Amino acid sequence: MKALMFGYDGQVATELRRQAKLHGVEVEALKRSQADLSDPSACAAIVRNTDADVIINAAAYTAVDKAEKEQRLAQLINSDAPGAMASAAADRDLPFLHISTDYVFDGSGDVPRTTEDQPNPLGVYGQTKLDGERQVAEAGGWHAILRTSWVFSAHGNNFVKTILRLAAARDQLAIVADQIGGPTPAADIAGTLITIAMRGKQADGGVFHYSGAPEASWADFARAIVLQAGLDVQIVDIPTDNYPTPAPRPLNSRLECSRLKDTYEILQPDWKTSLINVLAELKTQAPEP
Ligand SMILES: NC(=O)C1=CN([C@@H]2O[C@H](COP(=O)(O)OP(=O)(O)OC[C@H]3O[C@@H](n4cnc5c(N)ncnc54)[C@H](OP(=O)(O)O)[C@@H]3O)[C@@H](O)[C@H]2O)C=CC1
Ligand SMILES: Cc1cn([C@H]2C[C@H](O)[C@@H](COP(=O)(O)OP(=O)(O)O[C@H]3O[C@@H](C)C(=O)[C@@H](O)[C@H]3O)O2)c(=O)[nH]c1=O
Ligand SMILES: [Mg+2]
Repeated sequence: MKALMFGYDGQVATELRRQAKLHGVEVEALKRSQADLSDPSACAAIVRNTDADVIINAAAYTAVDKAEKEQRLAQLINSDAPGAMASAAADRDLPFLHISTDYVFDGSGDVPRTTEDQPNPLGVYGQTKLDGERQVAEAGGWHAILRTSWVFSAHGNNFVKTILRLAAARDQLAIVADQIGGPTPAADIAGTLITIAMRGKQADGGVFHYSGAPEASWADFARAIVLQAGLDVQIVDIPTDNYPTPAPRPLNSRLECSRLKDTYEILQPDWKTSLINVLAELKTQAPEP
């Protein structure tokens, strides 16, 4: 089986390239220089001409705060390009796999959000991701939209790397403790996408939730990171109000993941185990320039 993937160096794209071989899946991964999602019709043309059996979109505009000032660009990359790619995939009868986010929800309540719950994004990133979901669904072909949260890995930008960087320079970090969610290893997202791709149209598509367990606050996550990394840094719990950001984040980022289990027998990954692996991998990397 061959997959055409948009995205090359991102967290999920990197893990997917690594794992595909083990599953006998050939992946043609497109860098930004080969497929720029700010040009939706060019991306659709690539899908129209592909010899792949499945399309995976692992590229996105993920700078949550910056998106508040770059709404048009975020809309092109997160909404219009996936919509155009999914339309072309539908015309070719190719399954289209897409990734979305907990930030489509407004964070109200304190129980995990189901795939039936009504999204209501708080910021531009979440709005553009939700519009991308809508456009992918309305394209009318077989699709799977995997909503995940708080992605981490040894590659790209993520909270683990942010905390390690800050911890190197300080002995105390103030981290929000009232936003609760599920840190999710990029490696497990990649594995899940490969499983979905391999089942293809035999299984039900639609929206699925997938996040790591157990639930944690960002402060809990930061504490686990410094503890596992053996750093002597104190994590101080603060309320969201004490950490103002251009884009508001949801307080309740919990995702209810049973639909993925019922459809694909995929369980929520244990983020604490993966954190150990990611920290070990980071240690082996050469320091970034
Ligand atoms: N990161 C997270 O915490 C979460 C992510 N998600 C979703 O998961 C998916 C994967 O995210 P993740 O792997 O973390 O993302 P990253 O931010 O690690 O990577 C994003 C990728 O998209 C590429 N990209 C950005 N703009 C363009 C463009 N104009 N044209 C082509 N490629 C572009 C980047 O390329 P380049 O390297 O050239 O910049 C990069 O490879 C996304 O859909 C995201 O919304 C969902 C929940 C949480
Ligand atoms: C660096 C830092 C962050 N924080 C808070 C801010 C925020 O509420 C939380 C996480 O910060 P970040 O900005 O790293 O996370 P953020 O970029 O909002 O992460 C999100 O990215 C997008 C792409 C998603 O889809 C989401 O699932 C989620 O992973 O931690 C602190 O409280 N103290 C700090 O020193
Ligand atoms: Mg970020």
